[in-house]
Amino acid sequence: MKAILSCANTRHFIAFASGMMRLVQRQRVEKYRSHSQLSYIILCRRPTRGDIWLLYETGGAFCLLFLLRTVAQENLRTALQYVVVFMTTQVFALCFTAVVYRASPFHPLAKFPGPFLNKITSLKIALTVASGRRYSIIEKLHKKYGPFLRTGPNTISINLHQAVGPIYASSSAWNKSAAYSLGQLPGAGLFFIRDREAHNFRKRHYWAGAFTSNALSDNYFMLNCRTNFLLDALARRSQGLRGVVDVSTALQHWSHDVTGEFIFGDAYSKNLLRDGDRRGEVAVAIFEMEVFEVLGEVPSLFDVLWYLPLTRIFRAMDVSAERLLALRRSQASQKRNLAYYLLKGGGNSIPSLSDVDLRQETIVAVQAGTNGISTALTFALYYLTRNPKKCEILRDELQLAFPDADPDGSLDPQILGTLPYLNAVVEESLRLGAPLGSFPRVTGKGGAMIAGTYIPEGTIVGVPAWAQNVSEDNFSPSPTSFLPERWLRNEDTPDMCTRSSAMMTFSHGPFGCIGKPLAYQEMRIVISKIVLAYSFSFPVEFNTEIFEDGVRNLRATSFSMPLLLELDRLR
Ligand code: HEM
Repeated sequence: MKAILSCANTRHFIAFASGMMRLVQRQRVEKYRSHSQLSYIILCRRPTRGDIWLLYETGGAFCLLFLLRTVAQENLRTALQYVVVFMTTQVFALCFTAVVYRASPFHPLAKFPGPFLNKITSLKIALTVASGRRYSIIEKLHKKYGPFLRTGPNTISINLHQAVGPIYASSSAWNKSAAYSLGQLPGAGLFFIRDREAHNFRKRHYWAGAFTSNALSDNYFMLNCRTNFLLDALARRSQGLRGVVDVSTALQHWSHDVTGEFIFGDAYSKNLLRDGDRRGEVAVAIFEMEVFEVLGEVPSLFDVLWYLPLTRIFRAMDVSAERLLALRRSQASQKRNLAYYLLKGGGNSIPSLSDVDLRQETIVAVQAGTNGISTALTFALYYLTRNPKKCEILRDELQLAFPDADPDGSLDPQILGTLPYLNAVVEESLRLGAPLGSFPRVTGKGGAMIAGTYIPEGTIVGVPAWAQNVSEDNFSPSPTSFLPERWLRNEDTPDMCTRSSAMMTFSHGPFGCIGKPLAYQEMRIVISKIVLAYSFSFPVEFNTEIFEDGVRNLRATSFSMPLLLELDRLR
């Protein structure tokens, strides 16, 4: 301290202090990965709303204790009793005031209808998310309350296609809400950058290269090989089980393998399809997304709960990302996978990503690139099995386009992109195969007008993805039925309404899914290869109602009852 105080030159002192801060920060980041939860709390904490509240309450309690002991001359036991009574009353009074205000006509969102509990506490929507049925609960609530629904004290869900443009798709799309803050994790991946400008910079300079048509062509060979592994795995896994295969699990393994190689190239040497998921990687990835999704509804609670062992799961993926990135770096490979673009950065004037950001980016890619696609593919096969005639139309189209195709050979992606029925099946599977919630954004300064309704500044707003995907206004007739024909514009379908701009599966605009072109490529090749190679049906004991009831979505989708299919090899 003396040394610092005696430092005459203030500029030197500032330089010294900021150098020390950087050093401490670097050490924090390194320590965070190798230490237990407790040392992580001590070493890495960044003050958050939750921390400040705890500090305020503890400080208040000590001040009161001090005053009671010194000014009022109370003995320790009585003083402590007073402190406990006072603090408890104060917390209850705060909660009570908040509840009364939130439910009162003076609240800025008072005019929006919704269930009482949703209006007074975010915990209600967090519980709805935790149930895994948010997608259908919110859809039903909209049917009851109308297009504007208050889902939380400061949150509105808008089930109108007119809201999609202003909130997500326009050049002035709104910033992401605090639901995207990742607890106390250092670094930031694309998905978690809430500010539109910062997000755009990261997307353009580090990610975009990996999703150009050239880059996707470079990856097509890998995609083809990994999909052939899927066909082999389906054949292998069906042996000894009367031809019955757990297709949803096989697709999860396939998506992890494909995405792993898409990100890390040869450094990703795993093969979950062949070896099984011995380390439970699929479950870890799903659980991480689930924790994030539930706690994201109550960000201030996330700040406090972050210190529980529950969130240790976030560090498990970080360690794996670090290992694979180190391996990818040591290979000095020029193969243009995602890690190549992330490591290369945007050019001379653009700084490289820090190690911690790099790890976050690859974790984002694993999370984003695996569950959505395996879910949509599971639904595609489910609906094709439920609708054998439609499956036959598709098979005929594919056999005509590839008369001599060996299922293990490569199917030309250009041709796949032009097949009308295949692409209609893909669109319909993406529409019904994404039981997603909404993607929360925040209204900017001055608020906003949506469909003639004023939304106050700072309100958290979202368009419910599933409700839009199955809305009669957007997709009719029979919005919940699997009708690929609705995507084919011809004289047989004059009465069909198909509003593709309202489909929310990939969201829209600057924060929308960057992996969309890859996802379409994956959907086309996997569906085509399986339909060409196998005929499939449900085993006798399979119950479609139980399957549909068991679909849970907490951003990641899981199936309480896996999709079981009986497969017969055709070619
Ligand atoms: C059928 C499959 C897929 C679906 C349904 C899907 C859906 C979505 C949605 C809805 C978002 C926006 C989420 C939000 O704003 O909260 C998103 C973002 C994202 N997706 Fe996908 N996705 C799929 C496949 C992929 C694939 C294969 C990748 C490849 C790595 C990918 C990478 C990403 C990334 C990086 C983001 C964050 C984009 C950003 O913040 O700018 N996705 N995805």
